[in-house]
This record gives sequence, structure tokens and C-alpha cells, in this order.
Amino acid sequence: LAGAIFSNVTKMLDFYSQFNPSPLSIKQFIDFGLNACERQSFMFLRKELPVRLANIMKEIALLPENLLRMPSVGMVNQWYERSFEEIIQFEKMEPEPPVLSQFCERLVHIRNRHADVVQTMAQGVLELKESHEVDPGTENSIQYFLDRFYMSRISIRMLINQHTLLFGEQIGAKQASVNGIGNGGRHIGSIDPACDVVAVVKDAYENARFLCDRYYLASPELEILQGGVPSDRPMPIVYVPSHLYHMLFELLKNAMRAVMEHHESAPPPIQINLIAGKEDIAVKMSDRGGGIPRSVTDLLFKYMYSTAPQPSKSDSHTVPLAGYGYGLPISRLYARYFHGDLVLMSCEGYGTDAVIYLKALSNEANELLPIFNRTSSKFYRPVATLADWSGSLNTGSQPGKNREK
Ligand SMILES: O=S(=O)(c1ccc(O)cc1O)N1Cc2ccccc2C1
Repeated sequence: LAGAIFSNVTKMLDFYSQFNPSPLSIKQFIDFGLNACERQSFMFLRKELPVRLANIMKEIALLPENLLRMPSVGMVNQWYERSFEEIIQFEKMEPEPPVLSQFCERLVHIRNRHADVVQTMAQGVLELKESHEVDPGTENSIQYFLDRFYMSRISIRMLINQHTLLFGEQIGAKQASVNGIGNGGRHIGSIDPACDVVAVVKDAYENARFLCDRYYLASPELEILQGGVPSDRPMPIVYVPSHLYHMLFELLKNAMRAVMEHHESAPPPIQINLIAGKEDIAVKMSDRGGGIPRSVTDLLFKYMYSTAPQPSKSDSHTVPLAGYGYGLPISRLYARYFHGDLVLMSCEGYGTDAVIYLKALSNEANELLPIFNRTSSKFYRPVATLADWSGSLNTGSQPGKNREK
């Protein structure tokens, strides 16, 4: 029987992975949420969630053997297989109330099962680093995979959160989503159509400052500018506050650590400049924390570089303010998820600017989703490439001029 079940799941994976994920824009999430219909949401998700799960599960199967065999990666893979099987069971069910509420409960169960996926995958990367030599080709495959894997996870959790917030049994979920009372900001699921960037900046700053004070017994002040002029007037945008908070909190922790470690006393303030353009909204955070050389800036987004043994829970308050966990790479994924970006510009010896770019128009803020196909599969069988620019660090081993090109 197990064999039969296995082959059936494999067949279903092949079936659903043939479809491309369907990206939604923030505008579409809002338009649907304003007169949300649970039946329609159910009909969409019981197809779209298996499509997104199957697309990324096919890539997990293409991972370098050494990583795929790590115990933690095996565990994550099992979670994905179990969740995939549970959702496709709703394929043939009638969209009647009892099934709709079962579906909602099942989504909550799946979201909880996958709560620790980020650190469990990081553990898998650590197991690989500690057990095998990792060649540059494998490292590139892992970087490519994890960006896509975590982006896929962000998108699946976004769909689950919208459905459970709009139709779930939380207190106040009903009237809040229907006529907007009971939630002052008229949130549509996890989206706030009037998310005040200044308020989220202050919230993230207060929380980062608390950690900084506890560790350094001091913390830098914050200056908020809008268009280069000091102002903390509200700045409403259409966005997911929790995503914006996650990015700001990470960048503020890094900036505070840099400033406190670069100045014995009187730390210079961190400056956040908010600029609303026609296409882009830019949140530029500037610190005078001494910066880092360009050769290091790229490493900060590398999962392999950022994976280090986790400090034990007991001394977690002694963990440096900004570790080098996956905070920066995942914050960049949150920015890119709705077609924005997160870039670092460091000037060694002076300080670092970090810019979060967001789409100004909600109809342009489309989900950015990984697609499993021949193109993505090629990334997992990297062929040795010849240098096409001279003078790079590893030219020593390149074949001579008159030999094969
Ligand atoms: O690399 S950084 O320039 C830096 C990186 C990211 C960021 O958001 C802000 C930053 O400032 N910076 C992090 C850090 C930590 C300890 C000591 C010195 C520094 C320098």
C-alpha cells in the first residue's frame, strides 16, 4: 500500500508542477478582500497551493545529493510532502460550509507545521558545511535554491494568512473583514491599505533600541527625514506592515551594532530618509558605523557565509545585536516579493546606506514567484565556466591563450 501511495503522490507532484504559479498583485488581494467570498477563495487555493508546493518540491528533489541527504533537509521535505497530500484531498470535495471550515483549519495546521522551516533548512546547510567540502558550484546551487525556496514559502504563507484572516474563526475576523469595524485600519487580511511607514519605522526602532540598550547600555538616536527634510508626518502606503517591519527591524539592528562598535562614546544618529516617487517608494537608512569593503558586502547575502552554529537559548541575550543569520537575505526576499528590492551601499571607513525600494502603485506590486522548468533545473547541474574577464582572483587556473577557448 505504501508503494501505491508513494507513486500516487509522485504522479500528483508531476501533475501540479506542470502548472505555473499564478502571481497576485496587492491590488488584486485588496479587491478580492473587499467583498471576500470564502467559496471562491477555497476554489482558487485548493489548486494554487498544490501548484506552488509542487513547483518548489520538484526543485528540492534537484538539490545536490550531499545537501538532500542531510537529516534536517529530509525533515523539511517530509513536511512539504505531508502538507501537499493534505491539501490535494480537498480537490474533489464539494465547496460546502463544513468542507470550507475544515479547509481553513487544515491551513492553520499546515502553517504551524512549517513554522520552523527557515532555521531547520539553515541547520541542514550547517550539517553540510560541517560534514563535506562545499565547492563553488554547489554553493551557487544552494544560494539559487534557498532564495527561491524562501520566496516560495513567503508566498504560500501570504495566501494562507489572507484566507485564514478573512474567513478564519479568530474573534472579530467576521465583522472586521466584512464592514471594516473592529479594525480601525480597515486591514484586508495582512494588508493595510493605509500602512503608515513612519509608525512602522518608529516601532522597529523602539524594539531594536531596546536590544541595543540591553547589550551596549546605550543606543544611537534616530532622525526621520521625508524628502531630505526632518519630518515625522504620517506616510501612508498600501503594504503588508509585518513585511515592512521585518525588513526595518533587521536593518536597524545591523546599523545600531555597526555604530555602537565603531564609536566608543556619543554614537552618531541613524538617519532614515523616506522618499515617495511616482514608481518607487524609497526608505534609505544611513549609518556612520564604519562600513565594510565591497568584497564583504556581497557575502552578507550569502546563506553559506551567514550560516554559523546557533548560540544556545540560555545566553541568547548575549547574542550580538545583528548576528549574521539569514536576516539580510530574507529581508531582501520580502522586498523583492512585491517587486521591490533591498540594496546595501557601504563606504569602508565611514558607514553604510541600506535602501528598501517598494512599488508605489499597488497594481504594479505583483508577487515575484519561482517557476520550476528546464531553465531552473539547469541551475542545479552547473557546468564549469571559463573566465570571460581577465584579472579576477582565480585566473591562475585558466587555460592559456592558444589552448581551448
Ligand atoms: O556591514 S556594515 O557596514 C552594515 C551592514 C548592513 C547594514 O544594514 C548596516 C551596516 O552598517 N556594518 C555591520 C557591522 C557590525 C559590527 C561592526 C561593524 C559593522 C559594519
